[in-house]
Amino acid sequence: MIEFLIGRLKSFKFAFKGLAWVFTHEKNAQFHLLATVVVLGISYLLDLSTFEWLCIVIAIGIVLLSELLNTAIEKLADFVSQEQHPQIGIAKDVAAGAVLIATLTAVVIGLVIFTPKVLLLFSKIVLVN
Ligand SMILES: Nc1ncnc2c1ncn2[C@@H]1O[C@H](COP(=O)(O)OP(=O)(O)OP(=O)(O)O)[C@@H](O)[C@H]1O
Repeated sequence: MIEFLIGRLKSFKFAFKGLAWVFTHEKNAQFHLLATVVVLGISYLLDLSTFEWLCIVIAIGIVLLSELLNTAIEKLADFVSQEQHPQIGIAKDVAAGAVLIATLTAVVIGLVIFTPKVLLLFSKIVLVN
């Protein structure tokens, strides 16, 4: 049992090491992390419902997940072949496509949740003035 727990702790350590590496080395991941902080801040200010919070957390999760998997595939591809190869190109393009799909999904979720709230906020500001 103790050995199992130590094994799990080590896995967490490696996972955090991977996260720390990606967010200190990869510009795209840093951008997505910044976007995550901004979206969480806006969500807090706009006082979202539980369901809206869940949608935002899932949207953020799929973007960060796809970014991490994309980076892992890029690193493996670069290790397998430094040469130009059509199959490496396809693997990298497909991985980048996954990030694009995740990002577009998150943008749609963000627009659906934030647009009515922002419009309401503006209309209140206009009415007050
Ligand atoms: N070894 C290769 N063989 C064939 N095509 C490649 C190869 N490496 C990269 N490419 C092509 O160039 C594109 C960009 O690859 P690259 O590894 O520079 O990704 P990137 O998105 O610019 O990564 P980064 O996260 O470092 O900015 C790939 O999507 C692929 O189309």
